[in-house]
Amino acid sequence: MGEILRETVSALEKEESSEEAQAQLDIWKYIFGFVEPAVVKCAIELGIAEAIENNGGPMTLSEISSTLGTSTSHGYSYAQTPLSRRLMRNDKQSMAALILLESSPVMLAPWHNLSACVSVNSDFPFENTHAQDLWQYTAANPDHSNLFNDAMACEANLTVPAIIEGYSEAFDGINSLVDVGGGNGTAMSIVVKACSWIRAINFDLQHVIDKAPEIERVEHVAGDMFVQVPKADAAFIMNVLHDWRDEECIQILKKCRESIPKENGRVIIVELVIEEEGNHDKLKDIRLMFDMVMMAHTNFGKERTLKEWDHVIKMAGFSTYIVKSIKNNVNFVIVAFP
Ligand SMILES: C[S@@+](CC[C@H](N)C(=O)[O-])C[C@H]1O[C@@H](n2cnc3c(N)ncnc32)[C@H](O)[C@@H]1O
Repeated sequence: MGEILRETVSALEKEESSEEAQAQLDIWKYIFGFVEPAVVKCAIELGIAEAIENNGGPMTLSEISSTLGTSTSHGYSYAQTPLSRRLMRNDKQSMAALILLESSPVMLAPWHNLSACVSVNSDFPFENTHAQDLWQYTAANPDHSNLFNDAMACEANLTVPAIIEGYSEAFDGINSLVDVGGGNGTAMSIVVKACSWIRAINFDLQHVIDKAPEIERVEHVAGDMFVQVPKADAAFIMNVLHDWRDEECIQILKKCRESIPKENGRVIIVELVIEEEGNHDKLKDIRLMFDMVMMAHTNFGKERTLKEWDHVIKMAGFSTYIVKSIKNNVNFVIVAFP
């Protein structure tokens, strides 16, 4: 009896001490959690992945440093990998601008005010930090606006080809398509290349349209989606609704519905869907992080569960909708019909 008791106590002690050790390890990760993104940002700024790509094969550290004009020397060789390729600024799979945006002082500063937004007198971390909301700030700061639009273009480059590959039916029977809050027009440039019969409108705020590059078969139109959306056979709206609260989403979706034909019209919504219990994939944690990002960077934005999407879509007057996941992508496609 005495033996069993002693063994149970020591097993408990072991469990407690391993929990203690794990806790300490976790805290160290919180303390230095910023180091990895900071080092990756540094690698992008130095252009390490571009140097290896231009070399056409693996490089030793001293070769890299002499190419980049930095000082260091070791014997290892470094080759391009799927990860490092995503750190090049001009690759189709590039995620560099997303890293540069999220690690920029402008986007990091509001995180220091995160607790304010959940306190009793809830406050907005971004607006509190910069005295303007994100859209006012980008309108007034062209450099940050360019960084923001480049980052959004990265996401469009990852997501839109995956939609075309996995769910091209979304674009069936459409001759004209308006991208609402389309940024610099990257999404529509991909759509018109893949679907040569489609004529596209890229619709966004004046300061964004002013800087958008010319794209064949894409017309840039400036305006306010809360007032009016240009007419087309279908509307496309990607990563825009998550910036707004339900009432605003309903208002935007109503404007989209008014811009498309009642018969055969559709709104193609590309957004995250937060999985409810028991329906998790490997991107679940990333989607939850996006929800936190919305908290830090927008006043009322949030990621939504399917139940929450159902509410805003129905309140905006749509009769039915279809939801499709996109392979290896954080986003989903929700096609809503009037
Ligand atoms: C998160 S970005 C998404 C950009 C693009 N759809 C993408 O996914 O790459 C949101 C976009 O909404 C635009 N936007 C914000 N308020 C708007 C308004 N009132 N009318 C039109 N566009 C607006 C912003 O300028 C920005 O380009």
